Amino acid sequence: MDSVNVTMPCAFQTMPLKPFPKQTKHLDIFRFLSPQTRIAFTTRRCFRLVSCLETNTHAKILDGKATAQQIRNELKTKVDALYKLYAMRPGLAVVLVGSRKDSQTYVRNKHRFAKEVGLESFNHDLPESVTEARLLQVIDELNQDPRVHGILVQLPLPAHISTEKVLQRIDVSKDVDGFHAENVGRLCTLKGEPGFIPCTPQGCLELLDRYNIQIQGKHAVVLGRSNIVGIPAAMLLLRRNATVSICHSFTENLSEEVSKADILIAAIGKPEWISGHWLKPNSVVIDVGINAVKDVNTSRGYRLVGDVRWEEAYPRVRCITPVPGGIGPMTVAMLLKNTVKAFEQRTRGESLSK
Ligand SMILES: Nc1nc(=O)c2c([nH]1)NC[C@@H]1CN(c3ccc(C(=O)N[C@@H](CCC(=O)O)C(=O)O)cc3)C=[N+]21
Ligand SMILES: [Mg+2]
Repeated sequence: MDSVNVTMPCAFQTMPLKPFPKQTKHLDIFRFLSPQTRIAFTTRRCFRLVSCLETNTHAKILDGKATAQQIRNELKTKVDALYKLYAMRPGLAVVLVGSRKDSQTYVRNKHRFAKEVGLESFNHDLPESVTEARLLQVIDELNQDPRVHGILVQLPLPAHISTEKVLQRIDVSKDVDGFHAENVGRLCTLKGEPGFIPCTPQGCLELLDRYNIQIQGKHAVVLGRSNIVGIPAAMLLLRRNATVSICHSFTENLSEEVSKADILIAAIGKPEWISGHWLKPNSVVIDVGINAVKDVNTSRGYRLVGDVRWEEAYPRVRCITPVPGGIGPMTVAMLLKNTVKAFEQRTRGESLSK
């Protein structure tokens, strides 16, 4: 009977499915069903297959930690090959001003993972009291240093230093954070190649892609409008043909906006601010927030939580990133990836700087 084929959703016909194993027993049973039952069975099976293909796995937790490890393994292979070719390794310089505990932890992680991947890493620790002029001088030296392919100035900077001035001083071709105006401009110019893309939003998109989550045509809601996360995340989603809303502290009816999101990117930095029941059922939640909350039961005295209330969100959503182990490790992986990209562009003479 042809009726089964006629009513198949077209998605099923165009999907590159692996052929079913030949199970004649199974098909025989199928033959004895009424056309209506066969249609119902087939349709249901199609939808299950399609949703399985869309998510790649049945994974509900988008495992940033494991994915970042996989990316680092891929990068290591690439860096080893580049070393054979050029007898040189990509170099990452990290500039840390002051002695914020959290900044020190992040910077230590960056060096550890840079080493794991085979990058050269250069540490520049400056005292809290450093002058803006001295910091700019350090940046100028790193801009000139041929061993350095990527420069990262850990934020936030002390209040007496102009963050804007410092970030704009970094050579565009070494701006692995993607904060330089030219890289921002390239990202926001929808046609044409982007330069360096900020690491956190790039990590969000990379995670969605590695789990085969469709972005095109979906309603994406970005909570937060920072230069580091919110704005570039919205631009990246727009580039991939999502319909994008950006919400912020002045947004009225926030919960209503959140409830429209097929994909939610939460980057407000407020611990467990977003209630589970705001979320659209079966949506995809990317929780960028890494908030320390006091917890006397831990050895550190605090634990990390996201912007979303995990306990409420988890049963409601299709998939969600954990905190920790979600976007944090992906951010560092993207920093390493950008540094390798900077090296490749430099050695091939494709770099954007004059
Ligand atoms: N110029 C600049 N570029 C940045 O990319 C930048 C910055 N400044 N300043 C601070 C923020 C924050 N950030 C994180 C990166 C990794 C984790 C990370 O790996 N977190 C682990 C947990 C780490 C822990 O246990 O403390 C996780 O989420 O699993 C967190 C935060 C990069 N930032
Ligand atoms: Mg400042």
